[in-house]
Amino acid sequence: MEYLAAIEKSLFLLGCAYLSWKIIRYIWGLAKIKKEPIKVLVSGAAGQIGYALVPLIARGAMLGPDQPVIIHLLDIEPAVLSLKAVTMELTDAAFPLVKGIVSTTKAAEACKGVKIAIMVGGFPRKEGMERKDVMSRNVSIYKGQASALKRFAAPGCKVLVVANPANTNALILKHFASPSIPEKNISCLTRLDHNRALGQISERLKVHVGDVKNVIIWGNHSSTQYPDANHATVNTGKGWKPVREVVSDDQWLNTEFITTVQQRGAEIIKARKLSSALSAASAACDQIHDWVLGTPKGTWVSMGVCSDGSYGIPPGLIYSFPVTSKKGEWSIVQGLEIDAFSKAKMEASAKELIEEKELAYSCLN
Ligand SMILES: NC(=O)c1ccc[n+]([C@@H]2O[C@H](COP(=O)([O-])OP(=O)(O)OC[C@H]3O[C@@H](n4cnc5c(N)ncnc54)[C@H](O)[C@@H]3O)[C@@H](O)[C@H]2O)c1
Ligand SMILES: O=C(O)C[C@H](O)C(=O)O
Repeated sequence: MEYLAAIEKSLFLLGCAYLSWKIIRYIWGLAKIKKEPIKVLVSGAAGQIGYALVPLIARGAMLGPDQPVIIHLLDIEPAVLSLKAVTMELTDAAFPLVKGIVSTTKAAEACKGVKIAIMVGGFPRKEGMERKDVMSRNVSIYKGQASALKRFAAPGCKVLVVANPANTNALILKHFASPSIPEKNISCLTRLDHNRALGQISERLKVHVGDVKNVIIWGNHSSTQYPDANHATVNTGKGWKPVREVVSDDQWLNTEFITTVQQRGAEIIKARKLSSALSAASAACDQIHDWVLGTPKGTWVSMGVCSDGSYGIPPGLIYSFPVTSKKGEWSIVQGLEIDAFSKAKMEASAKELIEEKELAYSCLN
């Protein structure tokens, strides 16, 4: 009898456990369904970065695999047919996370209610052109789009400027979108340079790129940027070791590594006759992903953000720093030791940004 009662009790407990598991799964399912779609704007959506970026957002690479999105696509009238084609393809791809598409040539309509704005629209650098050549065309675009974001974006909208000159476009946007969009919510893309630096070190050491971390891109997204491996570490299989120690070639780290990363954009333009798109789109996803969802413990990334004077960089400039992010808020990594070599390179890039700023404002007058 006792034996039968024990079996009965076990079956009852098993039944309870099964039922609880079913209830938990049901509630989890409901919670997943309940995630509200986030409106994400891509300006310059008919261009080549736009074409690579939109499917990444639609697949959840930017905001997570369970985050529905409504994608706002903006481009200009001359690109309207290409914009229509992107819109049709986005529909045809039947992405489960895409809950709506807004496709327009009107900035006000495109910015309406957006929580994330990826500003890719602009005039790209062509072979043989210096970045300053594209300055005047782009800063006036960014002044206009700042006003549209200021008036129509959702409160707390995070803006990532990709279009070049990225730091200075972001600076102009910061000025004209203030105070509705606080400076904390505006960044420019230097994650591409960061990823390029990781890639160079991983190739050199013949390790997977995921086993290298904490490089830094200081300064401008231009050839004066300073890719810094002084604080970077590599997973050797027996723990994380300083990259400088493992590479054991200061000459390479102080010369070829830096120039390769600085010149990578120009090198790609030379090879493709077009600027980078696949890697730029992927980096834009990475930057928003880590900003919104947080950086992994013990890891920082590079982001062009408004300087608060850290490391002696003039406050107010949009300058690339090492940052960590938590709950959607980035902060500059403090207390890193900076040697004289690094300091000189960081200052040179800040000087270029000051010159760009003056040029940009003179173009607007
Ligand atoms: N920060 C980085 O790491 C990085 C990397 C690669 C490229 N870029 C820059 O990104 C930008 C886009 O590059 P791309 O290769 O996609 O160029 P692209 O010419 O293929 O696309 C740009 C798109 O912007 C559109 N556009 C122009 N003015 C606009 C406006 N006022 N509003 C909305 N859209 C507008 C164009 O019609 C075009 O469709 C360029 O400025 C390029 O230099 C930056
Ligand atoms: O330098 C450019 O104009 C291209 C782009 O910014 C890149 O880094 O690939």
